[in-house]
Amino acid sequence: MLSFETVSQSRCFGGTQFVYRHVSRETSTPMRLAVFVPPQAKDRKVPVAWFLSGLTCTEENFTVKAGAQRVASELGLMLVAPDTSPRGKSVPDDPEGAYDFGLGAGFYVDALQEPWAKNYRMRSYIERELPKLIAENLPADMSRQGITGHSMGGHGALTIALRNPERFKAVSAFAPISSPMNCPWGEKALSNYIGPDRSAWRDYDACALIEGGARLPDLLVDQGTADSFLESQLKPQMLEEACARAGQPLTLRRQEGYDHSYFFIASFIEDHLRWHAKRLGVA
Ligand SMILES: N[C@@H](CCC(=O)N[C@@H](CS)C(=O)NCC(=O)O)C(=O)O
Repeated sequence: MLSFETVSQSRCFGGTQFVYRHVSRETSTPMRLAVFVPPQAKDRKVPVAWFLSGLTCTEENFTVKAGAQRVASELGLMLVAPDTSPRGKSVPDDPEGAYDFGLGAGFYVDALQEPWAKNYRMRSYIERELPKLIAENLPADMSRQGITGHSMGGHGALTIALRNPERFKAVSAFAPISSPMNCPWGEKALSNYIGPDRSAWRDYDACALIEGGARLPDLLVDQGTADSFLESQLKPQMLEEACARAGQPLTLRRQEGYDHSYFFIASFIEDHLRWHAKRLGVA
């Protein structure tokens, strides 16, 4: 059995905040992830809330900035925050070192193009490899999982859930990239990782998946109105229109004056965790 190596562990709200490292078969690299194990896990397996982070992030940003542990401890939720890309000297990066592609910008896809295809396998990492490792190594009730994320990670949460509706009982997002096929961040990532055939991009676009018939019981999305990426990259109206056309239930909350930062996430993470807990059968 492959196992996690503990990088650090700290007592937090009666539970424990861990950082783990393990060797990933999918990315062919060591990977780090942060896991908060709530106090309830002493007695029983606990439901799991995944948080997928955005561009430039590691497992650390959410863990140290969102302030999610207090509510997760109260609700008995395990929080899993993976890294956003493979890393290491042998892993190719954006040729110009740009922040929006390559390291810190895996976009939760399985790359098909060289030189990315060997390591950039974040879709299979999150969909297959990591859940298996979590189930084997931690007191997690894998029959009760929810997923959320921010920006690129919001796109990741929505698309992974839409492709795997049986796995997730609760889905939400903070300022997600609504349609990577229709914004500069997404077009750059998908053309490089997947290639020029835009029909192959649809699996990685929440709006296209909904248009193609994918459905979830409901969705919660928060979006700050003072987010500097709102018009150019995130385009929540595209998700709103796709959901309305398809009859996909969506609660989209435009949060007045909030920007794209973790101050926005910290302000609404409690609402999201309570949304998840309710759907994961937490009393
Ligand atoms: N201002 C950033 C743009 C990237 C960005 O805003 N990243 C968001 C996710 S898309 C984030 O969470 N950044 C890390 C943080 O705020 O801790 C940069 O130019 O590096």
